[in-house]
Amino acid sequence: MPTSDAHAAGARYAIARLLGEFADPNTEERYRKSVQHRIARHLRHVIGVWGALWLAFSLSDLHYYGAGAQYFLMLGCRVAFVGLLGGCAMWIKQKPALATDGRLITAVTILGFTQVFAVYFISADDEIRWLAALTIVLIMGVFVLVPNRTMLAVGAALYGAVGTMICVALNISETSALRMAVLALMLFMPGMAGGMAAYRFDVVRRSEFAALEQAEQEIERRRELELELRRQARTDPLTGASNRRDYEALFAQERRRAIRYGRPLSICVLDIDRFKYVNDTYGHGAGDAALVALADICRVAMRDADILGRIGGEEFVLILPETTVDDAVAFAERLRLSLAAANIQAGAHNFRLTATFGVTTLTEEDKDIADLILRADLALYAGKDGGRDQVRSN
Ligand SMILES: Nc1nc2c(ncn2[C@@H]2O[C@H](COP(=O)(O)OP(=O)(O)OP(=O)(O)O)[C@@H](O)[C@H]2O)c(=O)[nH]1
Repeated sequence: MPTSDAHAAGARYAIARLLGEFADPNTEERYRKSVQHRIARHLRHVIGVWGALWLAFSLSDLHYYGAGAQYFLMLGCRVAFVGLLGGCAMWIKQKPALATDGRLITAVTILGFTQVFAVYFISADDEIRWLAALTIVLIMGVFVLVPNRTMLAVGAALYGAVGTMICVALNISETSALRMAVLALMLFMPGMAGGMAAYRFDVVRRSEFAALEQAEQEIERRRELELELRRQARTDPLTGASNRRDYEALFAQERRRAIRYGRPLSICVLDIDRFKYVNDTYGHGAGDAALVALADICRVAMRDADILGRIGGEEFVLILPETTVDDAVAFAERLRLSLAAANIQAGAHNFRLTATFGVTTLTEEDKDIADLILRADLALYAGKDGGRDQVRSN
């Protein structure tokens, strides 16, 4: 890979240090698209488990608060939240990009923490200790819930940890600085460990994506190069017409088909008239431009199945499958007129060209295209002798 390409690839796949995501928004978008279905499926499963656990905790509510109004209010909140989770899961199923975007599930997670925080204000010391322990588990869960966007997960985990510290400080009756420090340790440890693991995981997954995409691009580049080399090996670089090896092989195929199905096959050779004069008068570059223009005019006139080959110099051959000699003569006549009418432009020069055409058709004795070219050339020479700019057949 040339150095400038390597630099461009480096910039395209650079990972922003803080976020652990691709710095280039297009690359990040392609990456997220490539993983969105897998992550969305995984997230829906996790949401299902979260919902089930959220409901299951109503058992602990029953244990701590008894079957009173408070319990039923909390049960109602839990059911409403599980309904919200179900809605999210369905939305993510419809729009998997929401899963890799991460903002929706982060918002829902923050809402979940907030619901837990509210419970601190109606709880006694015992329940508060139990709630703080629960929050530690929730903080670890955040990194499973918010895959792919480490910084959003860290934000939600911080919200959970700081909120818990505040709720505990406000609601517990007996506390000390040491106890709060221990609680802080217990809350921030899982957040830090989870954040570091998620960050590494995100970066590794993105590096793998970059390596895979670069490998695919390299394969594609080589495939295109190979196609181009094959094309160059088959064509004349100036006019894009088939070279001798290619038109001989293509003719052999057409000949087999024509003989097997008893179909006509003709060829037409054409040679530009007084081409030496064009070169001598306007220069070799103008001569080259004239050859390119001639090939283009042929391509416009011919059918898709016809083959244009460059025999050499200013002589070309057109292989015309499914064409009788009469039709080939009529085709050559049309081509002759188009060429004569065309205004050839080469730099500052404008000039006109004519050509002489020799037409012949396949016979059973013809083994390869050289046999036909020989015959068509005889007709062409007769045309040159007869004053040029005409079609002859043989
Ligand atoms: N510019 C250019 N000229 C070419 C190329 N190949 C052959 N020629 C020139 O084509 C000219 C052919 O000249 P001649 O064979 O005398 O034929 P002519 O001048 O076309 O005369 P007639 O065929 O008798 O009408 C020569 O000047 C070659 O140098 C090419 O690829 N580019």
